[in-house]
Amino acid sequence: MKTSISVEHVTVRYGDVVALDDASLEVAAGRVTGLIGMNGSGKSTLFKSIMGAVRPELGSVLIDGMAPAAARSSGRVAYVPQSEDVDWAFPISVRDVVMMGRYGRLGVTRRPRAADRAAVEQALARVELAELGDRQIGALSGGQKKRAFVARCIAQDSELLLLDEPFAGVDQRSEAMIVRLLRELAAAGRTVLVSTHDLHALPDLADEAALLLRRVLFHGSVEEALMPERLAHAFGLDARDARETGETL
Ligand SMILES: Nc1ncnc2c1ncn2[C@@H]1O[C@H](COP(=O)(O)OP(=O)(O)OP(=O)(O)O)[C@@H](O)[C@H]1O
Repeated sequence: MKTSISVEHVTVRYGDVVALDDASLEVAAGRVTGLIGMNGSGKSTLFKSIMGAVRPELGSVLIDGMAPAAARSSGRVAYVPQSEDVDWAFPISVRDVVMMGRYGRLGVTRRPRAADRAAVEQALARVELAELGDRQIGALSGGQKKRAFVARCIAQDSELLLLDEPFAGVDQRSEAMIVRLLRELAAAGRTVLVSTHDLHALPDLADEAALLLRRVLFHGSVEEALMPERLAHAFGLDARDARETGETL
């Protein structure tokens, strides 16, 4: 199987806090991989390492053999941020957010061409937001906001998609739509890495799962990842609590 992201023995520290400690993960193309871990387990830091936004103190990250910054500037990496990391008051329309996915392709004039506009309209249609394209991004529901960012990824047409907690504050219909789109993108050969607390969504969403607690404790089938003993270890619970966590999350 083709490996798309290779995280090798990565350690990231913020001052005294060790966010990742010798984390290693191989993420395959053509599959959806779920990244599971409790608050503060290092999921966002792992994404930032893959995007080249934080530099590991030790270890390395390669994307199709390229350094993260180079992969990102070549447009290979699309990212759906956590909602907290977005300035929803920014005066930008939904359509223009999706057009941002095309920026890497626009020439020096930065002027969208017909093909860029068509890609944006197609992406909006795929997430069923065609009618809301003119709306300010902050004037959407939680689920619609996420769908707008997924549309930005679709418009970007990148090999690699990273989604940080795409289901937080999202209605069921939007969640089901995002799951379906991610599976379609993986089936078309894209690499999809999704962090989520939503263990219930995992069997439908992901082909495989990795459990993170500063390092990758387990990476394999979703079924095995959801075994109570494994969840207990990752979430710092005893196995019975972990079973309940799996049932209630
Ligand atoms: N900029 C920062 N400065 C200092 N510490 C940080 C910084 N960013 C993250 N941390 C710390 O690093 C650890 C890992 O954080 P990270 O955001 O990667 O976890 P996470 O798994 O994404 O958490 P959550 O599920 O709550 O989003 C946490 O202890 C966090 O407090």
